Amino acid sequence: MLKIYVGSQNPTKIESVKSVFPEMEAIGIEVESKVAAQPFSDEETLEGAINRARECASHNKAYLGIGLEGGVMEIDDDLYLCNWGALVDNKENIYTASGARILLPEEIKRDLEKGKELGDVMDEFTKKHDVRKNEGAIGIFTNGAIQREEMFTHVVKLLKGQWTYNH
Ligand SMILES: O=P(O)(O)OP(=O)(O)OP(=O)(O)OC[C@H]1O[C@@H](n2cnc3c(O)ncnc32)[C@H](O)[C@@H]1O
Ligand SMILES: [Mg+2]
Repeated sequence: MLKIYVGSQNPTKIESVKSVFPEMEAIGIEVESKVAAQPFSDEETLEGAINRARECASHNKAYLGIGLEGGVMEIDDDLYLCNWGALVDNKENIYTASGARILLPEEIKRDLEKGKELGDVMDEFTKKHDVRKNEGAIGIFTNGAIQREEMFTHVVKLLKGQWTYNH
């Protein structure tokens, strides 16, 4: 089976790749995003996704590398949740796509501006444990309509589609 490396140990990210690439063996590995733990713009979030995908693709036996990165970005005075994905193939072609975005509540924005990470803020806010590995902020603030894994699944479908189009 061809191996696809995913630059994360977060189950929402690994499961999304498994569901879109059932014909490959998806393996989660720890890599560096080389951006802040909490990216604060589209550019920085995308850069993190590409860095993760590149490192995965350079991994021994990797057929494809995928990086998925969560962040936030500002429009005027509003803060939106944003997510980016990158796929790097064994010829070093890079494909990129982003996920759905939602407006974050004012109190979440205030906490992030103090330098906290969204994952920690969400656990405090919901009094739950590991929201980031489960429904995610997107699941909480859409009342479960779209969960983090489904949002990443959409991003990975966009990546696979672009890659197969060019392949
Ligand atoms: O182990 P990794 O792959 O790093 O997974 P992560 O959950 O930390 O996810 P990211 O680094 O991609 O996201 C950057 C930060 O934003 C947080 N985050 C992003 N989207 C989130 C969501 O939907 N729900 C909760 N936290 C989220 C995340 O916990 C981090 O603090
Ligand atoms: Mg992280």
